[in-house]
Amino acid sequence: MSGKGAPELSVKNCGDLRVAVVAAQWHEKVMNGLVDGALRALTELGISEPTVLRVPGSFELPVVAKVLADRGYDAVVALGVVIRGGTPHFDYVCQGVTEGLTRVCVDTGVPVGFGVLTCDTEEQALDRAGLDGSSEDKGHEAVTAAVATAATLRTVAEPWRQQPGTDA
Ligand SMILES: Nc1c(NC[C@H](O)[C@H](O)[C@H](O)CO)[nH]c(=O)[nH]c1=O
Ligand SMILES: CC(=O)[C@@H](O)COP(=O)(O)O
Repeated sequence: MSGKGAPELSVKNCGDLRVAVVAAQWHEKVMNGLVDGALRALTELGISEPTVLRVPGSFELPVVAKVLADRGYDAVVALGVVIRGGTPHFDYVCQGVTEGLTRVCVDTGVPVGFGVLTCDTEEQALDRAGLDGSSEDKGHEAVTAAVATAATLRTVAEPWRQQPGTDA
């Protein structure tokens, strides 16, 4: 139990969850770090056969996430890297992918891990890619968040899966 009787957020016993990763192609070095971090998290969580798909760019992430959610996956993880250029295009790509992925998770009830970096420079992106020397591992973080949310939702769908010691 943690704080005022609330159940703990748990990622225990998640190996049977069906998880899919959809990853954009832009900015290969950063993307390789995000995908590796995501796969590392999936292995740590005992999710043995994740589905991993690629799309051209981050703007294409929502449509594949929607289809995966509709196909019955328990969680979807979207990975991308958007780096500002010389025009407002950055803003529209970021807006489109963010609003699109938000619509997917809210409309379908399937958690979508937001592993899309929106950076002003490549250096900022590399620092969040889980590479040697990176400060953060946003791919690993996105998987963990999506799987933990799926695990939480499963307790609602199947109340007998409540954490031991919590009220039903
Ligand atoms: N500039 C970046 C893009 N742009 C491409 C779009 O995501 C999309 O594929 C295109 O507009 C065709 O529909 N994508 C990224 O992932 N990262 C970028 O920095
Ligand atoms: C995020 C983008 O689409 C960006 O990389 C494109 O660069 P530009 O705005 O110079 O066309």
